[in-house]
Amino acid sequence: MAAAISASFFSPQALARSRTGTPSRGNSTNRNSSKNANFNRTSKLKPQRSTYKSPPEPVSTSGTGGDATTYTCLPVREDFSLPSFASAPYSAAEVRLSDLGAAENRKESGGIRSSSKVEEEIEEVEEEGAAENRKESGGIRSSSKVEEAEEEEEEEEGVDYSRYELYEVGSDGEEGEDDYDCDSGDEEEEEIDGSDGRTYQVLEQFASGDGTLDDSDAEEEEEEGDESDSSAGRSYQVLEEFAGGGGRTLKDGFNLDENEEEDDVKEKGVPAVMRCFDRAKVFVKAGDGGNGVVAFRREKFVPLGGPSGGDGGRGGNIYLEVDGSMNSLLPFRNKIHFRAGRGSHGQGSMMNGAKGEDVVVKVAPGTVVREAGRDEVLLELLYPGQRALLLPGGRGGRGNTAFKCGSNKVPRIAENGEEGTEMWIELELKLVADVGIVGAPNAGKSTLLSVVSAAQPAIANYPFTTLLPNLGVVSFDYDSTMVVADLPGLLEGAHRGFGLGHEFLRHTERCSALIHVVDGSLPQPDLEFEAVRLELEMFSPEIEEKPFIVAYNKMDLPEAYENWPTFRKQLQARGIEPFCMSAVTREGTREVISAAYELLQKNKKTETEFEGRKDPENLNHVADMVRKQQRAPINDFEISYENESKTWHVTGSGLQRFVQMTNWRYMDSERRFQHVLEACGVNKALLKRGVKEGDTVIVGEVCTGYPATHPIFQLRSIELEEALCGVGQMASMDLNHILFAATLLFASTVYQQCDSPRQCRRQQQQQQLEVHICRKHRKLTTPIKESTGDEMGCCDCII
Ligand SMILES: Nc1nc2c(ncn2[C@@H]2O[C@H](COP(=O)(O)OP(=O)(O)OP(=O)(O)O)[C@@H](O)[C@H]2O)c(=O)[nH]1
Ligand SMILES: [Mg+2]
Repeated sequence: MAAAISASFFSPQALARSRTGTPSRGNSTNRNSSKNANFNRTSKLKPQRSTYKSPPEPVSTSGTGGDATTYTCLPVREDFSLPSFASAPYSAAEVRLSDLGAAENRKESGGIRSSSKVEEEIEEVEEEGAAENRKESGGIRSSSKVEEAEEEEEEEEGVDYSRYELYEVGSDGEEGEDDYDCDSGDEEEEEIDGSDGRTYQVLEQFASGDGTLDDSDAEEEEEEGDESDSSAGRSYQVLEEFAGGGGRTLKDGFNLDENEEEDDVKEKGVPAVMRCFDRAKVFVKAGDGGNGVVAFRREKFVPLGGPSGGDGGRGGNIYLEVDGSMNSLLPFRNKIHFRAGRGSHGQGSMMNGAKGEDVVVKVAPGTVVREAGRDEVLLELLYPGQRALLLPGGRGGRGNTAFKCGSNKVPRIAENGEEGTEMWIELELKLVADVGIVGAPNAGKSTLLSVVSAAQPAIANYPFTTLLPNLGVVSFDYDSTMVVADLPGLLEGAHRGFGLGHEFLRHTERCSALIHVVDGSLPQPDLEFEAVRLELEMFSPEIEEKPFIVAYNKMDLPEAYENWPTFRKQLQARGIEPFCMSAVTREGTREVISAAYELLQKNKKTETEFEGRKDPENLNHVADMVRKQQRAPINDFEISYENESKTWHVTGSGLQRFVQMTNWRYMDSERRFQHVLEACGVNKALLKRGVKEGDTVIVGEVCTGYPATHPIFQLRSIELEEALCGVGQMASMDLNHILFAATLLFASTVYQQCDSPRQCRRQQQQQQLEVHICRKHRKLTTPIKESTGDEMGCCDCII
């Protein structure tokens, strides 16, 4: 990346700038001081070079922390041009000695204090009589122990680890880090030998204020490392803990193998705040329906009041709504799970349950919604106030009142509520701006936005000041306004992932026009212009084709002034009429922005097409799709067979839903289940496919995550034999029928629906069903004693 940055047409001074904190829109307090200083210098604007005269050193000092910041172990990174990258992974490497109240230690080179300083500190600790802070065994190490450790550490070459205690990574399971490959197999102690390839962990702990050292985790442990890992070079891990006060724990690991370090950095990638600015992955779940209940009316003088169980309430819906006040998806860093409320269960006296609470997920204007892992766009939410029903809540289960019919006036059956649909969705924000400002880093894009609108983006004299896009509204008069987006700078190779620009280039997709700002103070501004155009083209030809105007900036500087005629001629030769301006003095900015507005007006047509989408688009089509899926017919199923386990899987969303809504606590449910299987043709289909004795039939969706979660009916040979003996007297039943009847009736195990493995175990219920043959109805059935007294009857005997 550093190689790409050092392309000749970027200001070398600007590139030499060191990291200075993480700039962001909201957090500019520290930067402002330096920013303002720069700005003031440049704002005098007699042709001068003051802006570039004093490139800050790319050293270990931090702009925000004064001169007291020192890197303890890590060499200073050279890709200083990406302040945000630098700050996130390496902030942990910084030790602010000023925080420790040890200002005298700042002067020490390499950032690590000498043993004498440690001794002084320890002496101070002892003098302060911080005995209560030093726990003899578990907590605080004694000074003698510290000294021993120091002696050993001094033997380590190159780095002074006088303040650390060493132990091998992996010796303590709690402290072990996955990043460090150290297969310590043997527990035997041996001396630390810095020359071998083993990995050590260096632990440093400070207590706040009094500097008490905690010994609890710092016991020296040495284990024999795996020699095979030594080729990777030694790894050290520094754990520095500042107890008390802020309770900040700094943790840093570094590996002497440079390649591994680079890999590590790559893995960390873009800082979360930037990643989450315009992308989010969110889990949404519609509310489950409430369960129906079995209840009977019992009143004085009404002995047989009949069924009165109410239905469960419908589950809450999930809505997506555009919130005009949001301009990023950052709020989803705090919360990504959205679950609508479940419907209440039904109650007696025919009381239906209440509906579950709806959940409205607010998104920024311009958010595109996809199902996770799929490219297909589900929704595009562009305008404030738009609301889309994403997932409808599950239907409430019916109570026993709903099952009352002429043939069954006393139904002892009720349904479970339907489960609400759940899904992971990916949100992507494409800012809805009319004009996008693009250009190389440090060209003056943010400065332009700040002078033409009320926006106050961070402005500073180093590349990648802008890490996240900024929006500003430019008002010409009451009727004519336009939204302008200032985007992070583009580097050569941005389309391949260099710099930051490509991360946010998609925000220009919705812009109708672009302003290309060129830094005129560079030696060859035309090359910069070409490079950025090329990047736009490489990223997306559509963006490259957008109408644009070129704004040649920094005309107040002599070199820019000198280069302007050449640049202008070159562009005119290509049919482009560039504008020149000085964003700082505001000269020419009005022309630039007016030209952009005119360009916008010309492209009104495109906007009108956009408008077309505003109104009649049905934003509830996702919910309609879900509903359609839920209403899938029950006789639409598939049968598959696993040879190894001799298992038949009957799958289908209608059937699955039916299984899920069956409440297995009621005996009538089983009967109904069997009837439904017969009616929807599962039985016939299974027989046709050749279901055999001993096979297992799983009805419902195949559960991949957990052990069996659906009703399983297994044929057992003994039971079947018994059944066959009994059925022998029933001449009208053919053997296949008996076989399959046995499949369903000799249910040996019923697993209920479950959401998690734990619940699954809890809910496992074994139901041993006895087999009985009803002579009257010539049926295999479960015994039902109550209806027929001592004699066994079948379900039809009840009616
Ligand atoms: N002399 C002079 N300096 C300018 C002008 N416009 C911007 N600058 C300076 O150039 C430096 C960079 O300005 P920014 O507006 O932060 O540049 P940018 O393109 O937004 O940079 P990134 O956000 O890092 O991509 C600042 O120090 C500005 O003060 C100008 O017209 N003349
Ligand atoms: Mg900027």
